[in-house]
Amino acid sequence: MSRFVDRVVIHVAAGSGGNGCASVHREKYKPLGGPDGGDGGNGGDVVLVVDNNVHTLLDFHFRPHAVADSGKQGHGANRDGATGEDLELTVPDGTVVLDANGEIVVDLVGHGTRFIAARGGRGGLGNAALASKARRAPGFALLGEPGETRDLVLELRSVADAGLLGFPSAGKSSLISVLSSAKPKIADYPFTTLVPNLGVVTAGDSVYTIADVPGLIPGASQGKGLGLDFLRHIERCSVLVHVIDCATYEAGRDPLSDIDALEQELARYTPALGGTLADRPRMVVLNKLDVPEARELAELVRPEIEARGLPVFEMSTVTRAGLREFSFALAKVIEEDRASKPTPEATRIVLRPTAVDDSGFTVEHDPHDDTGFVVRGERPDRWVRQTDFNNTEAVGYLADRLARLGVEEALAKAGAVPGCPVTIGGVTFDWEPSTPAGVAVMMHNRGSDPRLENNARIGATERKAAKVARRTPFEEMLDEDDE
Ligand SMILES: Nc1nc2c(ncn2[C@@H]2O[C@H](COP(=O)(O)OP(=O)(O)OP(=O)(O)O)[C@@H](O)[C@H]2O)c(=O)[nH]1
Ligand SMILES: [Mg+2]
Repeated sequence: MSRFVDRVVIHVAAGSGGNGCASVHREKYKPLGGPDGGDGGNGGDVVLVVDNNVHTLLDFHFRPHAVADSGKQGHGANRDGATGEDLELTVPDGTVVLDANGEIVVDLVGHGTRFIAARGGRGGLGNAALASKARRAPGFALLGEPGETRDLVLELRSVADAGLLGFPSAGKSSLISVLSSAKPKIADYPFTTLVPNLGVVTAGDSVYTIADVPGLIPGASQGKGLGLDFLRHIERCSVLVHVIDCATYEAGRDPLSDIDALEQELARYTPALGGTLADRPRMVVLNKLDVPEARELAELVRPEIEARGLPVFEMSTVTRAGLREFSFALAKVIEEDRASKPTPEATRIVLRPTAVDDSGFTVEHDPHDDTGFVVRGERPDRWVRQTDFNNTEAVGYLADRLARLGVEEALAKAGAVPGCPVTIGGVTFDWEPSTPAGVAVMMHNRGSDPRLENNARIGATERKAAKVARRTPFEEMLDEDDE
């Protein structure tokens, strides 16, 4: 038996960004060629893509770990590192993505719909990109950021217009097999169908899909039989069809009590996609009417079912009597439902919602340390991740960035004193303010090379003239790039 897997837990890890490169251009007779370290490449994303040719989540069951390529590091001579390739994972239409807490992250419907499950880390800037007028020869580069990692649950909720419900052996699979070209397993023992079957039905100009789910028995909501798990496959159905076995010899079963029992189980099911199953239009198929006793029973109960407002269809999947009438009636209800809903977009491109505003930060007292402070914010966190703490220049650059954002000022206002521990992005520093609080932050000449500025005995005007004369394309570039 082919295995059908409709719920898996996957672990996705996007690629990390490559580190930027710190390098100085070398050329004969040009000892100070300027910084030429390239940027690191961005890490690849892990992307889920809906593919109509994929029908189960089985692959993920065997390979639950998905890791995208990392970006390569930058090199000298302004060569940027290669970008890590995105990893595309194909999923069936109707895959619902949930986070580790069971909250729905996104519902993937429509061939080609894409969802970035984990975003690749950004590559670090090389020292060429970090150069500015005030910092002409940075002796450091930024680190690439780690890629996102997430645990996600994928659940398949089949996309079908109509769902067939009924007791085991009522003839649901038989019905789908005569309505469509689907060839499900049919047998006279209960729970023949263990996994939902989908079929495509053509009735006149109308084309719709129909899902046959495992048999439902009283107590399914408490886990009896196959339980209610598979009902997720009818959550999207706009019509629910009760398939009733009128030829059963089982004690205590008759069409009316069967309908009641099925309705009771449906009422106990809470669709994860929201809404309820109660408001879906219902139809009743009285099946196996080729059996004479079944026909008599059907005649008997038909008025009562109709009195409940349910349309009744008499059927025999063996002789195919009643088949055409039912398939056209079902088409009519489905078409009406489609007309009442906004036309679904064929392909929706779903992207992960990004943070609305990443510019802010907060300063709080450290709950674990009376004298300490914690700074939280998207940008400060990122800057810390990008910093190579073995490089004092890189640490100085971080301090400048934080000061410019106003972190120093905010710390001073919050009562931080020099030397107190400050935690940002999981790293704790001894706070050494580089500026007195409240004073506008000036750019520091970090990363400047003393030889570039050895101009002590030259006056300002001479210096300017000399500079214009010496102007190289490299410096022009820096001027444009100035922060
Ligand atoms: N006489 C008669 N037998 C039928 C008819 N439809 C189905 N059957 C028989 O009923 C039995 C069960 O049919 P299935 O289609 O497997 O029933 P099911 O509802 O899918 O059953 P589960 O998958 O176990 O829930 C089979 O032996 C079929 O041949 C019918 O119209 N007339
Ligand atoms: Mg079946």
